[in-house]
This record gives sequence, structure tokens and C-alpha cells, in this order.
Amino acid sequence: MELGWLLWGTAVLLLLHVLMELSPTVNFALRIGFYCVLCLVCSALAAVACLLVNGGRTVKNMRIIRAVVRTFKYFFGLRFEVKGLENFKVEGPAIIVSNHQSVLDMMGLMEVLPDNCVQVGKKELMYMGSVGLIIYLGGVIFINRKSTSSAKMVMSEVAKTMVAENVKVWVYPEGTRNCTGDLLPFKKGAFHLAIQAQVPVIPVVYSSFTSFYNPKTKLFTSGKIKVEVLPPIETKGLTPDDVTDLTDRCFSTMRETLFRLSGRPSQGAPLCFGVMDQL
Ligand SMILES: CCCCCCCCCCCCCCC(=O)SCCNC(=O)CCNC(=O)[C@H](O)C(C)(C)COP(=O)(O)OP(=O)(O)OC[C@H]1O[C@@H](n2cnc3c(N)ncnc32)[C@H](O)[C@@H]1OP(=O)(O)O
Ligand SMILES: CCCCCCCC/C=C\CCCCCCCC(=O)OC[C@@H](O)COP(=O)(O)O
Repeated sequence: MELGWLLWGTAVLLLLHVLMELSPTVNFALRIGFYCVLCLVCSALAAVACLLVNGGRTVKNMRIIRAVVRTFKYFFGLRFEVKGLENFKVEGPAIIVSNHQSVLDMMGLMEVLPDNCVQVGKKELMYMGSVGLIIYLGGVIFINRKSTSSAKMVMSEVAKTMVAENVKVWVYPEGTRNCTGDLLPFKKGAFHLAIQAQVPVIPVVYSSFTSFYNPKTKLFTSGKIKVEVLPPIETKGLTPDDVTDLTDRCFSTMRETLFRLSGRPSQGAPLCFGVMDQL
């Protein structure tokens, strides 16, 4: 009986392997499916650990989440080459801004996440089962993207608490995932926040995933991701009138870095066009 199950198991695994080799669509679906299951299962386990160790919603839980998520890269054959971590060593709070390509970014985020740092996320993430629970326990700040006034109110509140509680805040200024190999225009929330709190902005850039991950062509293989933490940009003395300049400065620096890390000429055409990955 047990031998029978073993044979069936082996046959199913072999079949999946052959299908993955033959069909990029099957390969993509299975890998993304596995990523989702891994996130859901690990989130449930991490939530128990967070509740036992820290008792509830606190940024301290991010250490547990970080330790768990850092193991994920081995399942997908992803390697990270990180430079500039010393730039996180600023006194006190800061706003960290980075490019956002895919759900896989959570691995890159946790690879470099400094202590006492929470992210700004869309409120819909709260409803992703155990993933929503772990994100809530980690202290993620939820915003309603459908209501500019409420999002701005939350961000203004964050400007006060991040200073009082000495917390760094990680914002994806593109406001959505974007796998074009380029940057979307930046939304200004992060930069208003930095100027209101008078804290530095630290840009972080991840090289383009397009060589190993592209939902449009169903590409998902192993690959290397270069990450660079750039020097902090001071905001002391800046006023709301400087938000646009600060936004443009960060955008230009990050775009230049993105093209350099991705080995693409800065004036070239996008590597893929207008593809928003939906997972
Ligand atoms: C164990 C396994 C588990 C794995 C789990 C791992 C856990 C980690 C979780 C990580 C979660 C990551 C989630 C990532 C996301 O969800 S990204 C999507 C959500 N994030 C964002 O959208 C952030 C970026 N967006 C912004 O900053 C926006 O500006 C926002 C504040 C949201 C408002 O957006 P919107 O309504 O679209 O308005 P505009 O940006 O167009 O702005 C309108 C005008 O308002 C001005 N403005 C903006 N903010 C402010 C402010 N704070 N104060 C004053 N004024 C503000 C802005 O300048 C515009 O005016 P002008 O056009 O300049 O005149
Ligand atoms: C009971 C409900 C069950 C729900 C099942 C959900 C299954 C999904 C499970 C795991 C997926 C891993 C998610 C990790 C967190 C991803 C954060 C993220 O990348 O969010 C996207 C957001 O930045 C921008 O969203 P859009 O690009 O604007 O869209």
C-alpha cells in the first residue's frame, strides 16, 4: 500500500517536472502557485511565533518575518548581490524608497530590511488570509489608494509617529507593481512625508527582473538581483515647495542606477512594454 503511494507520488512529481520543462505557462503557474502557498503557510507559522514572542502588532515582528522570508530565495534559485548597506546607518528615522516590480519583491525587501522599519501598503493586502495577518502583525501602515484624502491623512500621522518612535518607513513611490524594466512616474506621498518629518530619504534600487521573470511571456527561472542602497538625501530645512524637486531628484538618481544595474543604456527603449504583472 505504502509502496503504491510512493510510486504515485513519484509519477506525479515526474509528470510535473516534464510539464514544467515543456511548457513555460505550466512552469510559471506552478512556481507562482508554490510562492503563494509558501507565503500563506509561512505567514501562518510566523504569526504564531510573533504572537508568542512579541504578543501583538509591533515592528519587532519584522525581525521574525525577515528571517523567514530570507530562506525563500533558495526555493527559487534567486541570488542577491547587495551594495551600500552602510547607507542605512543614519541616526534616527528615515524614508526608504525603492522600485516595485512584482510580488517577488518581498524577498528583495527582506534581504536588506533594516531593523525598526515598516512598509506602507495598500489596505487590500490585509484580506490575503494569513499573509494579511502577518503583514498586520509586522506593523505595515495601510492606506486606501481609492481615497487620496484618507491616504494623505494616514501619511501625515505617520510623519509624527515615525519621529516619536524612531521608525524607518519603506515606501514604493511608483504606487503599484511595474515590470517594464523602467520606473513609473513617482507619486509624491513619500517625499511629502520626508519633508514633513524632516528626515532623510534613502533610495534603494533593485535591478530589472526582466531577464528571469516576466508574467507576459510566462518566464520565471533562477536569476541574480543586484541591489544598491544609495546615500541618504537630506531634507532638513526643505519646505512643501521643495517636494517636486526632491521627487524628481530621487527619480533621476534611481532611474540611472536601475539602468546601470540592469546593464541597459540610459536612453534606450524599455525592455518590455506596458506590462503590469497581476500577481
Ligand atoms: C512570511 C511571509 C510573508 C510575506 C509578507 C512580507 C511582509 C512585507 C509587506 C510589505 C508590503 C508592501 C506593500 C506594497 C504596496 O502595497 S505598494 C502600493 C501602496 N503604496 C503606495 O501607494 C505608496 C505610494 N503612493 C503615494 O505616496 C501616494 O502619493 C498616496 C499618498 C498614496 C496618494 O496617492 P493618490 O491618491 O494617487 O494621489 P497623488 O499621489 O496623485 O497625490 C495627489 C496630490 O496630493 C499631494 N500629496 C500626496 N501626499 C501628500 C501628503 N502626505 N501631504 C500633502 N500632500 C500630499 C500630491 O503631491 C498631489 O498633489 P500635486 O499633484 O503635487 O499638487
Ligand atoms: C482567504 C483569502 C486567501 C487569499 C489568498 C491570497 C494568496 C496570495 C498569497 C500570497 C502572495 C504573496 C504576497 C506577498 C505580499 C505582496 C505585496 C505586494 O507585492 O503587493 C502588491 C502591491 O504592492 C501593489 O499592488 P498592485 O500592483 O497595485 O496590484
